[in-house]
Amino acid sequence: MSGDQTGAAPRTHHVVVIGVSGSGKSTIAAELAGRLNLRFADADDFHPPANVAKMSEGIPLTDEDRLPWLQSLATWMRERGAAGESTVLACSALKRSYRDLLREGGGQVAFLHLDGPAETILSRMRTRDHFMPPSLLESQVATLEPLEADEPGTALDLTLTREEIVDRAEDWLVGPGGLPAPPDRPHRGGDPR
Ligand SMILES: Nc1ncnc2c1ncn2[C@@H]1O[C@H](COP(=O)(O)OP(=O)(O)OP(=O)(O)O)[C@@H](O)[C@H]1O
Ligand SMILES: O=C(O)[C@H](O)[C@@H](O)[C@H](O)[C@H](O)CO
Repeated sequence: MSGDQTGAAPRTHHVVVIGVSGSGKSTIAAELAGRLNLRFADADDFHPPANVAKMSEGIPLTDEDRLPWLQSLATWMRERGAAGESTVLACSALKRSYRDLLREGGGQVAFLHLDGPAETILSRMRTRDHFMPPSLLESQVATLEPLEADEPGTALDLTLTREEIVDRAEDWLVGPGGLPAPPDRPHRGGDPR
């Protein structure tokens, strides 16, 4: 294996499960990381207390609020990559510019967007215990910029069961359109989508 241009360890993979609050990122990313035996992190745990306080009060974050948080996530990805570790990160990454910043961490990055109707998300948000109030869903949806054609990744239907979503995520990741296979896990090839 040869090194890449970023200084990160070669062929590390970073799967970033993205979407609005309540779309299922933490749930799906943790299950996927367990299944693929990759290191998991939840971007919620990287927010400075001021950001959490703001969201708890029902105030949407600004680009300025999010910048240091995104930088700390890119650093985490870079450090894991440099240690030869692949990762699964649950992170809203609502805008293209946020995702571009995360990709600066190096390695092979793929975004899995949990996408679906706001009504489903809202009903899930209302029944969980979390600092993020359901009232912020509207601003999350307004801020969201879906994956563009030149971004590495795919959208997944959040209305499916957890198992179905993780199955589809795994199929995409190891299939021909997904990430290059790591040396110890060859592509299955020819998987039905
Ligand atoms: N596929 C699913 N089917 C049914 N319920 C789900 C599914 N995925 C997640 N949930 C539930 O929906 C709620 C929201 O999920 P979760 O907290 O993982 O979302 P999130 O995107 O990480 O939210 P946030 O960004 O606000 O932390 C949780 O109660 C979770 O158990
Ligand atoms: O960019 C943002 O507005 C934030 O990251 C939110 O998306 C929350 O962190 C999360 O979704 C709530 O738990």
